[in-house]
Amino acid sequence: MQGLFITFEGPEGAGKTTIIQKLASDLEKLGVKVLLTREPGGIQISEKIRHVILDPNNTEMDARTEALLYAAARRQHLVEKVVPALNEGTIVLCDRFIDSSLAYQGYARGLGIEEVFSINQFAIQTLMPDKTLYFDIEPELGFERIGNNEGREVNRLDLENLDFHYKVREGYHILLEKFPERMITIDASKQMEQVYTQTKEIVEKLIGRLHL
Ligand SMILES: Nc1ncnc2c1ncn2[C@@H]1O[C@H](COP(=O)(O)OP(=O)(O)OP(=O)(O)O)[C@@H](O)[C@H]1O
Ligand SMILES: Cc1cn([C@H]2C[C@H](O)[C@@H](COP(=O)(O)O)O2)c(=O)[nH]c1=O
Repeated sequence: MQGLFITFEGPEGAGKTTIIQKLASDLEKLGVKVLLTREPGGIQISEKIRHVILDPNNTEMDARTEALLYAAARRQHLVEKVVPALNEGTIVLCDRFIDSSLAYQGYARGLGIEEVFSINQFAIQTLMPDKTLYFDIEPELGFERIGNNEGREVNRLDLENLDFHYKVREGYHILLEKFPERMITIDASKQMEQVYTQTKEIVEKLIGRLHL
């Protein structure tokens, strides 16, 4: 049986990573076969590309180079990790995917959502997520949360100004209108427990449908 490909998106500090780590662990306890992974990264080659893209010292990186590197990391991660897991019937929970490229590089960087979608089509062929949970948050609140998390490394994208991060959020809102069937919004400004409960309910329903 084919698994389910669920992606988690949102601006910086929305809480995606925290929530999906707990979700993966709780689903595993219920006996669900789960793969928790992330973009850019998830496998050795893509983690190396991540390091290049997110290194705060790489201040000269061209926007198209950035978009192509994300797409390259995505391609390798899909082929090496995501597709084999889906073919084994695994529930794949992925921290960011193509919508990050559309919101960050396509909209906020100004390369164009359609243009960035088109280079990503080369990378992903036809493999889009079954569902995408979008964690919506005001950038200021996201950064306030990040500021409280001392262990988190500061990456090159974090260093963009607040206007850029507002554009990222606006970009996601455009994507919600473009992909209403696939994308669901979660109000990530709420308390962690509430955000978690809502996320878990949605994911359990999706898994339930798969096993009908
Ligand atoms: N609902 C919440 N309320 C308050 N704090 C939260 C909430 N969710 C997560 N946090 C805290 O906010 C910080 C950022 O969370 P997390 O790293 O999960 O966000 P993220 O969406 O993965 O961010 P990024 O994409 O920028 O890495 C963490 O310190 C986490 O404990
Ligand atoms: C996949 C992807 C990511 N980004 C940006 C978004 C974040 O600023 C970083 C990833 O860091 P995180 O702590 O793991 O969230 O990269 C992007 O701009 N485009 C993409 O396709």
